[in-house]
Amino acid sequence: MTTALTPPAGARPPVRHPDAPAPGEPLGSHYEHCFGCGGGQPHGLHLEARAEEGVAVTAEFTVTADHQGAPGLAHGGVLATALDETLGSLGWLLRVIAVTGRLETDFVRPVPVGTALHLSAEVTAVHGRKIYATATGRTGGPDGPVAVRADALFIEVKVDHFIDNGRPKEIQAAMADPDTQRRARAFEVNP
Ligand SMILES: CCCCCCCCCCCCCC(=O)SCCNC(=O)CCNC(=O)[C@H](O)C(C)(C)COP(=O)(O)OP(=O)(O)OC[C@H]1O[C@@H](n2cnc3c(N)ncnc32)[C@H](O)[C@@H]1OP(=O)(O)O
Repeated sequence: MTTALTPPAGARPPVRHPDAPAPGEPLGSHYEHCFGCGGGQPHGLHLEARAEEGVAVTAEFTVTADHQGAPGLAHGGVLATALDETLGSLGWLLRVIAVTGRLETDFVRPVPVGTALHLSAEVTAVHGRKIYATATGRTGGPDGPVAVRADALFIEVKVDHFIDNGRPKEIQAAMADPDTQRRARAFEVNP
């Protein structure tokens, strides 16, 4: 792990927001067209995450033929995306919006097409706007061998990060999303 991913002195343990979804509750998708979790992406990962105890989540996604790098094997970037998406969903338990600043990934075993990847992620520390987190992806079940793992640094941002930088067409459509849960995850995050 690089020094940038080691929580500094003064970092604190994460605090689960009182309104965080209960353990076992599905988190749903934060955006219909998200490549990681959106139902509106035909070739996306359709990753489904749920809250766990503490500031932790679990998630699954099944590697399809659309996700190949080498013949019959998942592309490493797709596996990194699955880790990134799972880690990104931790923000909903803290009730902050955060984006990935750094993602350090270990690819431990090849992952064949057809594999269900069982992911788990947790926040390990928070320091100001910096959120330190770690994730693993296992094959063959939640207790199976580790195929991929990652350490990450997320940076808390305000909703302006998206409004100022995103293409207006998609921003406006997301703000008008009739799915109140999804709108809340994107735009109405409590301090
Ligand atoms: C519209 C829909 C909304 C959807 C909402 C849900 C979104 C969920 C999406 C889920 C999808 C999955 C998730 C995704 O894929 S999120 C998509 C991928 N990520 C991005 O696009 C982020 C692009 N980067 C940025 O916008 C900026 O660089 C950010 C905002 C990250 C920081 O720029 P900002 O100007 O704000 O802050 P700062 O520069 O003062 O830095 C602050 C502190 O952080 C430290 N630092 C910063 N970067 C790094 C780094 N790389 N390594 C190590 N450290 C780093 C820095 O040293 C400083 O530390 P300190 O000096 O205080 O100690």
